[in-house]
Amino acid sequence: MTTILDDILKEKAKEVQKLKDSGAVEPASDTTVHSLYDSFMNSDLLSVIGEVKRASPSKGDIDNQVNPVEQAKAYVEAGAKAISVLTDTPFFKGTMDDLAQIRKAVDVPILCKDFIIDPIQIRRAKAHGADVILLIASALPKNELVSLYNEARRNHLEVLFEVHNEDELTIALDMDVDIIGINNRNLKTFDVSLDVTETLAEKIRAEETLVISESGIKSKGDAKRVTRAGAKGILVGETLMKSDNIKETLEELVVPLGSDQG
Ligand SMILES: O=C(O)c1ccccc1NCC(=O)[C@H](O)[C@H](O)COP(=O)(O)O
Repeated sequence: MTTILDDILKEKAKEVQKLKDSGAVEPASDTTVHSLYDSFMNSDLLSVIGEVKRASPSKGDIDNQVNPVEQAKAYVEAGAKAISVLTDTPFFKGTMDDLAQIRKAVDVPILCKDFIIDPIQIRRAKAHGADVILLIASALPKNELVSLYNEARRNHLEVLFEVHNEDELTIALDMDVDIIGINNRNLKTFDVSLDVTETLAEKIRAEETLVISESGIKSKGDAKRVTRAGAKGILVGETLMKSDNIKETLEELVVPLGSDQG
């Protein structure tokens, strides 16, 4: 049975071919780096990555009318330490232009949230102002993940290496990646459970590896739960996109690390 991830990857292969045929990606001239790793590892509070997410395969339209720049600025003003921009168009209704516009408006690390399968997408992300790219362990064989990881690092980009189960975590640990995203959402079934962070985070050496819990985080209780499990950061999309008061919602999520208070 094909899954939505298979469908997304099939579309990505077409997109990559078009990009190569167009010869459109220029080398990035700006070498400024905003380090997500340094920022999050040096904080005593849980760091939030606020995600600009118009739509998703699991939820359909979330906010089609959003102004991505205003949304990102509101996140940063409310205390987000980084921004994630969904740049995939067919399934998430995002664009690379969203990323470029947001880059001009905020001074925090920006994650290009896309389905990377080819080095040309890495160079495009860099050229549009990204500091971090996503690599999804379940999307590619290990040798391709290693090669894309090295390509990103050569382009002075950090990598959020996303895992959802123990086999994928083993790959991340073998590769000695700096930033592991534990996705609470199963990309095949769309089931979401914070148990995933609790199960996997304890197997990661948190002193040197930054752990980010992704998806399904809605409340202060959720934030405290993944913090106790070892996450130093959270990636939050839908909850912030649907919030009527971004400041209040985001402030609730910024709980102290290493304590049960907050
Ligand atoms: O969100 C989806 O439906 C989805 C489906 C297939 C692949 C990826 C998907 N989401 C990407 C993400 O990782 C989330 O946008 C991100 O973790 C934030 O999740 P949430 O806070 O639950 O919106």
